[in-house]
Amino acid sequence: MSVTRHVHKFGGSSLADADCFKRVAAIVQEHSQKQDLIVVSAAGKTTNRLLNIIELAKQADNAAAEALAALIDFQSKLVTDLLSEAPAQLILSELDNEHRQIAAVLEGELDVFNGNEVLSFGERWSARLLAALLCERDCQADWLDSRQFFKAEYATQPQVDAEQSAPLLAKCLAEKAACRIVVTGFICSDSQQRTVTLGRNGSDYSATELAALADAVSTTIWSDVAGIYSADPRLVKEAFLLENLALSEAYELSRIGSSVLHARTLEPLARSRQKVSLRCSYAPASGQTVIHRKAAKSNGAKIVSSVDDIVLLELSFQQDFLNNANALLARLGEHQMAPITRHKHAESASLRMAYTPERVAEALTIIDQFAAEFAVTEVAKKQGYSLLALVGAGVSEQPRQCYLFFQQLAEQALEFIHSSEDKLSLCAVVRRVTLDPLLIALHQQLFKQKRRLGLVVFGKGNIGSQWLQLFSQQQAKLEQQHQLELHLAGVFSSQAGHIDFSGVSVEQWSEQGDTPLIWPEVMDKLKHHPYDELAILDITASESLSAYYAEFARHGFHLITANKHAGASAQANYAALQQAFSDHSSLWLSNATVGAGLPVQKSIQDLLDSGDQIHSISGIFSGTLSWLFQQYDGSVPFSELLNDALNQGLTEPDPREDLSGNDVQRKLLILAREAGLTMDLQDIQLRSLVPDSLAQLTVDEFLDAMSELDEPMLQAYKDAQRQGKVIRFLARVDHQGQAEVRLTSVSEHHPFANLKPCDNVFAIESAWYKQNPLLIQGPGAGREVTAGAIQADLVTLCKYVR
Ligand SMILES: NC(=O)C1=CN([C@@H]2O[C@H](COP(=O)(O)OP(=O)(O)OC[C@H]3O[C@@H](n4cnc5c(N)ncnc54)[C@H](O)[C@@H]3O)[C@@H](O)[C@H]2O)C=CC1
Ligand SMILES: N[C@@H](CC=O)C(=O)O
Repeated sequence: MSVTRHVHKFGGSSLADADCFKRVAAIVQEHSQKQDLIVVSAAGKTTNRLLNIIELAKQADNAAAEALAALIDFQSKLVTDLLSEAPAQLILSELDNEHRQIAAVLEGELDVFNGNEVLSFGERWSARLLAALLCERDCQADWLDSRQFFKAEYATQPQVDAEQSAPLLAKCLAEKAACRIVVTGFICSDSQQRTVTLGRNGSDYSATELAALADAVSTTIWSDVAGIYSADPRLVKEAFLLENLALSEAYELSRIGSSVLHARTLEPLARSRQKVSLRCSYAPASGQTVIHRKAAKSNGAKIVSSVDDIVLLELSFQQDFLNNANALLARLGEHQMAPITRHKHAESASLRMAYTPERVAEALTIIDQFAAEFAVTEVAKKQGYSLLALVGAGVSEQPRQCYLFFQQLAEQALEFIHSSEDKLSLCAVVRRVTLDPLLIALHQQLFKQKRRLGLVVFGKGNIGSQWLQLFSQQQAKLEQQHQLELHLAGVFSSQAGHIDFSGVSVEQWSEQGDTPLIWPEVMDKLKHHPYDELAILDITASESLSAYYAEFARHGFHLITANKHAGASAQANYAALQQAFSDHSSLWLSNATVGAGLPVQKSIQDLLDSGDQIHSISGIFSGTLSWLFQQYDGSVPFSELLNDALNQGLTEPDPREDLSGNDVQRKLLILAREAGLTMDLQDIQLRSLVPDSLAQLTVDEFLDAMSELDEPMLQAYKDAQRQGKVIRFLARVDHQGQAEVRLTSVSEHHPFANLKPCDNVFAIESAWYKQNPLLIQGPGAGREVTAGAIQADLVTLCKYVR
């Protein structure tokens, strides 16, 4: 059986002292599961101290031995502060041996490999101590030296050889007990079993690489910050935490020199299923940023970033400027030395490239190597520049954001502005300035504006018109609560409607602007909407409209639907739609499809999320049929009651959808899928109340002929009455997918027998609600409650969009 693992990584600052270790142990206990992998760095400044010791060892005096003794004291104190007598003694005696071992290495000939061997103790001490501390807290744990499986050859930035490392890791994990395993970060071994460190920013990289090798579903990097902010919160106090960021955007942020995350850390994500979360170990409740692999929405800037110190390399070319400049840029890219941003000046045949000071020397070496091939005649290095950037998918296509960016830079000594080819960033290089005021002003300009959500409504019948009224009453409150602008951007009936992006209110909306509904034209307009986000509200019963959902998802639109067709469509289509909305970070909300406003889907989801197991779901799922059978006592013809239900807006547009059980069958399928079952409509047995003679008629013909229902209904009623029972239209599905929908007689005392007319009742039997099922009961159809359910979905969407 495969194991679902998560990786958690704690850096040195999270393990700086005994209190930090205790905090980390508590996080591991609360936030990880058995068999998760916990990657650790060396505690506090241990790596720097070991590097210093290695340097001191090159001198003849006693300084290295003294520094080493002090470090061993620090580690011993951690052990005695954290562990009880017996386990502490065990580790202290190991530390004693290691002290002698390191001293012996330092006295010998020091090369890069035995230097690395010395460095590796930092991570090994942390891993061993944290595993022991977890065991003391009754959280079974073991530790693992990553040199046993991480294979990499020595280089400035060693790359883990995944092909060699994966089977070694599998073997190591198979040999361990099923418990949390604390793994050393940062260290590997080469083909000769010598120690190699993963170099600059290697610790976070070792965590995501480990997750890729172990096929873990997530990596959480715990550090001293809660995640990625809209700007550096030390410089911009209004900066806010981004809860989600697409991998492409995170990668762009690291590429342009942000220190919050390194490109290397993200590299394993492209070849694994993990998502990465950044969280604060000092304040786990302060939020997090999740970096996911879904397509980024082209909403423009999410982050204002800056690099204080930038060096410009200015290259002149002898001939064929554009081709040579492009070829050289491509070559630099192949060597992972592409500039942060650049500017080609065709008239002067010069190429200007921006680098951080640490990378300039390496870039120059490569440029030197290819100078002759690409006819580079001159290379000038110019210091004293800064970089300001906006990062976010589609930023260079957002006129307002571009305008604000240019406006802020108007007063600066601007060298050049460049938009990355993939439109993920807009970078400006300016003569070096104090960046803080610029950043603050730009951040304020960009993000003070409220986000704008456009709403396009399909279906203004019974429920749609009620919702429009409700929306009009609630709009101001909703905007105020969620700090958003809501715009009614389109209203359509089955034949006609129009789109208007100018901000017309519900009251001002007029059918005068309506034109026939032509889908390609509507879709084309919607694709070019001016809002931050767009939501479609499907308040129809149209199957053909539901066929456009995949396209809505593809364009990143959100969807709120009362229409049940897609939720009850073929399993493959349903799963593909779920995936499409998830891939485009869009919400598909369908609270109104079952039980109108009753919180049925939410309750099922909450039970499952909390660890319950659902055994069955049953009840009365049709407001129309509930109303009909609660009222029906044989005194009034059944068809007369049906007519009343129709006039009250309880029934489906075609009441046979209710009577046939089709509508209930769809609702049962939607709930079964919510509960995790994979099934289709035809898996649900259905006994229709509509005789064949009425099934083929048009709606109007049916309404004229529905008295045909009267006799069989009276018969069913009397049969039940003779046994002291009543008739109810019930639905039921169990955890094995056995499902049926039909008219049944139940005892007069059964909970389903005594409802208020129109009430739905949902009985959920589960591992926790076994003897006494969880009952959700209340009006399950009708204009107000259904419009309210759609509004509740809009509130959920507003929270998300905000
Ligand atoms: N009536 C109720 O209590 C509840 C209804 N629902 C669902 O709400 C939906 C709407 O129900 P009602 O408002 O009662 O129906 P309705 O028939 O009164 O209204 C639906 C409207 O949608 C329009 N329409 C059809 N195809 C369209 C298209 N392609 N584009 C634009 N408009 C289109 C129709 O012309 C009609 O005006 C249905 O799917 C129903 O199952 C859900 C829960 C409760
Ligand atoms: N006709 C349906 C309306 C809601 O889906 C019902 O009565 O339940």
